[in-house]
Amino acid sequence: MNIKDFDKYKKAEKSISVVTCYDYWTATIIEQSDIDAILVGDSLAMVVHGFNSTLPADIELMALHTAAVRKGAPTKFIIADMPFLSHRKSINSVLESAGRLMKAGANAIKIEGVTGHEMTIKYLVESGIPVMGHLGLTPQSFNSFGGFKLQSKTEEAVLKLIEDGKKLEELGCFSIVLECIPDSAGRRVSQALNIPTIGIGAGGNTDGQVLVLQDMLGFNTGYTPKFVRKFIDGANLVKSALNEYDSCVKSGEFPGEGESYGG
Ligand SMILES: Nc1nc(=O)c2c([nH]1)NC[C@@H]1CN(c3ccc(C(=O)N[C@@H](CCC(=O)O)C(=O)O)cc3)CN21
Ligand SMILES: CC(C)C(=O)C(=O)O
Ligand SMILES: [Mg+2]
Repeated sequence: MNIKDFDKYKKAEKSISVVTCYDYWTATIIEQSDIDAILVGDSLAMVVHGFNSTLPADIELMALHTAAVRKGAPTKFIIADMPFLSHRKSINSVLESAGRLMKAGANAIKIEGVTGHEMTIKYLVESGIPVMGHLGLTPQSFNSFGGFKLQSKTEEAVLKLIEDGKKLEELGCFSIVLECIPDSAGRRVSQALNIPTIGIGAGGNTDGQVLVLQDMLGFNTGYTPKFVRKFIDGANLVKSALNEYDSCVKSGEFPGEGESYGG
């Protein structure tokens, strides 16, 4: 899909499927799938690098992983996360950072929140950089939220969420991620906006869904949020293959004739 398809899908009431991806070999598999778009999320700090929040991700890391994903998925629409604080600096610095992600192969960048960086979003959009918004649970603010908590639980908070969504639409965002909010809040924001919403833990009435790839493939053996569905039991499949390899090595069954050069 390309950026124009986001609007088309919403008008046609066709759901948009997004997964995260951080590396080359995984990207080659997604490239061959029906998935609509890829998010190089700053969740890679947690999922790939083992940190307990997304804050350690910086622009260097995001650009490196974005380049790897682009090489593996040459035709997919790729969105790259602007890491913690990178969009809260001088406009020159923000342009430099966003430019690095675009040059690494992103088609768009994603920025958490809106208050205080309205003009930054507008300037990026005017500079030819498509911007995706991100509201609800914005993990870069987990210290302010007191953890990865469900957001928009009161009517007042839902009204603020709708207002922020409209603001992002006016500033020129082409789509917005809604994370970890009640179903009704996800539905109401999606109905109030013309641009498509992509939900993660935002119920079934957003215009699309995004999941962390390792969560939906069952490779996350730690804590997984309630909104995750494991479409395969990846960790156990890989564990079985590893144990089979181990046993074949130890029994001498591997390598066989066809896996050796003879002579
Ligand atoms: N592997 C992974 N998957 C993700 O979806 C993800 C990350 N990492 N890292 C960045 C953020 C953090 N995310 C999270 C993490 C935890 C919850 C969580 O524990 N949610 C509670 C809600 C508790 C409440 O306030 O009621 C839950 O029970 O699901 C939600 C989103 C989503 N993102
Ligand atoms: C969870 C998604 C929306 C994200 O921002 C990430 O993976 O970093
Ligand atoms: Mg993120």
